[in-house]
Amino acid sequence: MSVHVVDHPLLQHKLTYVRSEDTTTDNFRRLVREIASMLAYEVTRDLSTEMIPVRTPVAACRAPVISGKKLCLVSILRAGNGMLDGMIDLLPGARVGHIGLYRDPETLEPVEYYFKVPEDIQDRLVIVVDPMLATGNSAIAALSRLKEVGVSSLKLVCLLGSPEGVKAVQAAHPDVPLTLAAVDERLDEHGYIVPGLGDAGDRMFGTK
Ligand SMILES: O=P(O)(O)OC[C@H]1O[C@H](OP(=O)(O)OP(=O)(O)O)[C@H](O)[C@@H]1O
Ligand SMILES: O=c1cc[nH]c(=O)[nH]1
Ligand SMILES: [Mg+2]
Repeated sequence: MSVHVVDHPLLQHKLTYVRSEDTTTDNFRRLVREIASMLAYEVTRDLSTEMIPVRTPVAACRAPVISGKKLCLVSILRAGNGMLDGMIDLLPGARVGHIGLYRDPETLEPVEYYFKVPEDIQDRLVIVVDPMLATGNSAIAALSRLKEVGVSSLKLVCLLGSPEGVKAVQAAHPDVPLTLAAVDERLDEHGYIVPGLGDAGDRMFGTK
């Protein structure tokens, strides 16, 4: 599995303010959305194109358009939804699926409470989005669930990962490329990413 950390200075600048505990809910949302657009740009870098005929006001020519499988974004609820709008800004025609997972605070195992994806998802390139890759258990469960319903082309996009989470996803899903903005130092004893940004869902929706 390939791991791509997007080290663009603009993105890293925004990520610093996402991390800061002084960042307000509205700025947190805006920054995550902006970073998600940048990650969407990177994760679609290898999409195939085909040449079509176009007539400009000056001349006829052939120019590229996206070809190949259509896209589907899948958000891991709740926090994944904070990245969806930024991804859709760049990919306005993409279909969207949702997988509801929460992490049991004792076992750190994901519990599924919702699953709704487009009927033709098997025919699409599926990009799974979740800001946090901590133990990796949630992402691994989401990717497994999508494979169970027949999806064969998958990518995973996160904001922050831990070394442990990256390793776990690589081991469980070696076929799924991972794009993220940073891999942090470690997990703490509660399974939180250090230094991380805290609880992404709570910061996104102001629930704590
Ligand atoms: O890699 P893991 O150890 O599985 O942790 C990461 C998961 O934890 C967070 O979700 P959470 O369970 O807090 O749900 P929420 O988005 O509803 O807050 C986050 O958005 C990931 O889905
Ligand atoms: O650091 C973490 C780990 C899991 N979920 C979060 O939202 N943050
Ligand atoms: Mg949470």
